[in-house]
This record gives sequence, structure tokens and C-alpha cells, in this order.
Amino acid sequence: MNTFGRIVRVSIFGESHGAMVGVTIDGLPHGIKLNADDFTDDLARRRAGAIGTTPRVEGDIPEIATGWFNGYTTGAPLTILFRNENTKSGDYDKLKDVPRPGHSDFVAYHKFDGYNDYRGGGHFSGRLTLGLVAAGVVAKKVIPQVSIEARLIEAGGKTNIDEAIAEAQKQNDSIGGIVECVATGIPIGLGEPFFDSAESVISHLAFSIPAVKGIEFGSGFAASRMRGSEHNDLITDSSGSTATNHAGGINGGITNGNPLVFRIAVKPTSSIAKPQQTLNLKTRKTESLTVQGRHDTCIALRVPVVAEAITAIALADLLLTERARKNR
Ligand SMILES: Cc1cc2nc3c(=O)[nH]c(=O)nc-3n(C[C@H](O)[C@H](O)[C@H](O)COP(=O)(O)O)c2cc1C
Ligand SMILES: C=C(O[C@@H]1CC(C(=O)O)=C[C@@H](OP(=O)(O)O)[C@H]1O)C(=O)O
Repeated sequence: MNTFGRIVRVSIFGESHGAMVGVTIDGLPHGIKLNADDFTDDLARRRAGAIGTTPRVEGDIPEIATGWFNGYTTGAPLTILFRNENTKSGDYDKLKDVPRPGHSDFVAYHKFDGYNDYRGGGHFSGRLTLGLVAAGVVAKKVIPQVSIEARLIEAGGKTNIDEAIAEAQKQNDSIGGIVECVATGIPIGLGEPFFDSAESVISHLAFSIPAVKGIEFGSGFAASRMRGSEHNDLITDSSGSTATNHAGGINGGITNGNPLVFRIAVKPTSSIAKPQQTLNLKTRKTESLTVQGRHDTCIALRVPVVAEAITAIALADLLLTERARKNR
């Protein structure tokens, strides 16, 4: 239920205000050179602290707990964990009975019959993306020939991101954003024609990032308004390079050797300091709720490195799956 992948199997665990969050990666090749320092850059890109991000700043120190010895992966399940040290669970006392509109509180309460850890979003928290980023660092080592780069291209519908954040904050509100991810150096042939198409595998993982509500590859939804003569990517050489890349690097569910390009839509943070109507689970009556606590104004600011991580996880699994298929 918390595991994804065919060969490289990634399981994430933990709660926002519990002891820890983390990831276990099974099926990894042994002998991958790995050190705690390898995680530093990507973890720093996900960490809070910048304007528009949550004031809950954590150390996010990776502890490589299993599957690692003398600086290399051993081939046993690799576990990386992160202690939660800066929790303010009192912020959530009131929310126990009053689910925040737009967050997971209401569905978590019903699905788990009230046994869910509601503090800081519990297991649903964006904090769980620490495990995804850690897995991404390792997955990038499985596919060294691929380079992946994601960036925030707009927030709150604007390309002037600082301005969009300042405006939202002034109004006690939040904003969403669009993150674009580009990966180059991908061999031709990863992915399957139907259920495990490269788009499906990437999308499956993309929707494992809390607050992601949409994804498009290449020209995406705009393709529906183009003519074939416009949309077709003309092949220009024997390596399969194309003059344009409306396909976003995938045809027939299979990578075509051109850059993989996708964009994800991140919704505005649901926890906002503006009164909104919700249900009181005890009284069964609706009431007004103003969410207090420490929240991101724009979650999308912290998503690019997570998008890179899920891309690396997807491509590593697809690559190892393809190698296994070819060697049958
Ligand atoms: C990096 C990251 C940070 C997040 N920070 C917050 C936050 O501060 N406050 C909040 O309400 N939601 C935050 N979220 C989003 C919630 O976790 C998410 O909306 C919730 O789990 C419900 O899932 P859904 O939005 O996919 O339906 C964050 C998500 C990510 C990926
Ligand atoms: C802690 C992180 O983000 C958290 C994600 C989150 C949520 O609802 O997803 C809500 C907030 O939690 P809290 O109320 O405990 O401060 C964020 O701070 C993190 O990303 O490391």
C-alpha cells in the first residue's frame, strides 16, 4: 500500500509529528557508492526556510539505517530515515474534531475510523516527501547517464513569483504553482505500450506528491487544439532526434530518446489563516475555521526537487525492468 515499483521498490513511512519519516528501497543494485553527504544538496532544496515556505524548519539529517556498509549499498533493503524534531502538535488540538477544508483530515478520519494521526497531517503530510527526495538521490545513481532538472515556472498564475507570494501573504491566503521537469540522456525504449507506459509510471509517482492535482507531458492539453501537421515531431536523424518535442520524449508509452518534458500543477496550500466553513465531527454541525500554525504559502516552491526525485525513481525502475526484459 505504501510501496511502488517493479524492480526498485520504494516504500515510504512515518508521520509528520511522529518519531520519524523515511524510505526503504528494495531491489537496488549492490555496490552503489553512497554517503550521507550525497543527500545534502537535494535535501536543502526541499527544506523550508525561504519566504513563502513553512516556518517549521527541521534539520533533515539523513540516517542510513540499513542496506549500507563501508560506503556502498549492500543489495539488502536500504533504509534512510529522518527524525522529526521541530513539532508543535498543540497547533492541531483543535483540528482533531474540525477537519481543514482541502486537507486530508476529513478523509483520513473516515478511512481510518478516527485512528489516524491527525497532527501535522500525519502520514499524509508533505513531510513524507523527504523519503521521496532521499530515494531520488539514490535512484539518480542508478541512471548516471540521465540528467534531470525541475523548476517552478509560475506561482499563483504569475511568473513573478516573489510578487505572487507577497500578495497572497498580505491576504492571509495561499497560492499554487506549476513545476516543469526536463530529463535528458534517457535511452530509447523505456516504458511499456499500455499499463506501464512511461507516462503512467511517472504520473503514478507524481500523484504521490501531496498537493499535486495535474500533469501534462510535452504540449499536453494544448495538443488537443493543434493540427497533426503542427503537433508531429519531425525526425531529423538516425538517433531519432526530432525538430520539435511536442510528445515530451514519449511515443506509444515508450521513451524516444528526446528530452522527457512534463509539468505538474500544485494546488494552493489548504491551511490558510482565513475563516472558512467546515464540519465539526463531534457536533455534526458546520462552523467557521481559521487555521493557525506553520504552513507553506506556496507548496510549489519546494516541489521541484521532489519532481526530480520521482522522475529518477521512475526512470531507474523502468531502466532495470527493460534490462531484465532484454536479458530474458
Ligand atoms: C513539500 C510540501 C509541503 C506542504 N506543506 C503544507 C503545509 O504547510 N500546509 C498544508 O496544509 N499542506 C501542505 N502540503 C500539502 C498537504 O500535504 C496536502 O494538501 C494534503 O496531504 C492533502 O493531499 P492532496 O492535496 O494531495 O489532496 C504540503 C505538500 C508538500 C509536497
Ligand atoms: C514539516 C514539513 O512541512 C509540513 C507539511 C504540512 C502538510 O500538511 O503537508 C504541514 C506543516 O506541518 P506543521 O504544521 O507540523 O508545521 C508543514 O510544516 C516538511 O515539509 O518538512
